[in-house]
Amino acid sequence: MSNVILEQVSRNFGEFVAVDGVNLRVNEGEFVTLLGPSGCGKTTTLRMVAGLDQNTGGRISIDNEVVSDAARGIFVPSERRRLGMVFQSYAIWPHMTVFDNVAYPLRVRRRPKAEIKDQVLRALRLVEMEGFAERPAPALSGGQQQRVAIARALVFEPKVLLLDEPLSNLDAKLRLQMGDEFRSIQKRLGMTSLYVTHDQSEAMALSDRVVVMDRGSIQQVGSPEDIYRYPANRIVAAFFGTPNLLEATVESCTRIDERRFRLEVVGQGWRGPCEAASGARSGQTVTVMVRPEDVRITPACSEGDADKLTWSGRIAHTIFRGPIRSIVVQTDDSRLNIDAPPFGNYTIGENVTVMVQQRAAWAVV
Ligand SMILES: Nc1ncnc2c1ncn2[C@@H]1O[C@H](COP(=O)(O)OP(=O)(O)OP(=O)(O)O)[C@@H](O)[C@H]1O
Repeated sequence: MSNVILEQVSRNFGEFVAVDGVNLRVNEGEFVTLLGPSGCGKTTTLRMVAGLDQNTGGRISIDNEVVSDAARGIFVPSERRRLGMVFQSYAIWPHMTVFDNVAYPLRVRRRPKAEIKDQVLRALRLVEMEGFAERPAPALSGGQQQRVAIARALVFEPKVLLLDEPLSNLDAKLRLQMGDEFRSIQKRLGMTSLYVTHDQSEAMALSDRVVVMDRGSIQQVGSPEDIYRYPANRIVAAFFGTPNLLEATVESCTRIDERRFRLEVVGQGWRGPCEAASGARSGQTVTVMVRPEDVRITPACSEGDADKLTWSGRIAHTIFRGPIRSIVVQTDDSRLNIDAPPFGNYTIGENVTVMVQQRAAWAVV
């Protein structure tokens, strides 16, 4: 097991900067996910770690050994980086059995026959596919094929596992199940893993840390909980779920602890307290993020209190979604998305008061 370190890593395609000065350290045994919209540079970053593409700037190390350094002209080819890879496009080979698919990386490395058999069966056991060794690969479900691809990546005990949207070909239910299984294999083996996805819920469910990228740059690195709760900027805030993002002006600011400040803010027709990672001066404009699941609806003119942001508005429409009901409340200057219990009594046109606790309202500058 080992670490992966990226220092000022860039990739230019002509004038276009696909990856721009990325600094990242993936610790031994850690599961880190690169997350971001299409074209933000996730795959290019992973391909540079894999040695399938070469960085035009900066340095990449695996297990504390430099594998690529643009300035010094160092480039260790992919096959010598001892990496396991599960890429969406790296499907398993249809003309081979499951056993032969998994054995392939060991045969290429000319390992003895007995060792190959042992290692393949061990890898298949890890993904709970040992009963399928002699099956032709096409006679497997999508999820089983995915497990074979993971077994093939694990079979030569790679230092690091790289995965690019490995679950994207599966249906939603299988994706969830395979993701959970993969995470438990990864934890059991303590493999250092770098994972690429554009699916925020997959990233949150699997990762120790998430790296949010946008237009070639890292926007934030943190635990899934931290990134969801305390986004560093508007881009990160907007990327997770469908938050309410509201413009407001700061009236006052006090420090709560070493991580958080309390801001009193005022918007058009609403006011109250929220929290922020940095201090702000009076009169400054901020964006306040409020997640739909943190908003409460009460009958109109309910007493606001000093620890809540409060709006008055009217129910514009509601959509039943099973576990929740989405409600849109029209206020003076905006429309608030609210996740409410599914079987409450909500009447279109009804005047309501909407409230959010101070700690659930997060301002980004
Ligand atoms: N070989 C190439 N030549 C020119 N531009 C490229 C090349 N490969 C990637 N790019 C560009 O670099 C940017 C980043 O691409 P990349 O594949 O890393 O994005 P991504 O975040 O993985 O997106 P997706 O989720 O759609 O796969 C894109 O704008 C892409 O068009």
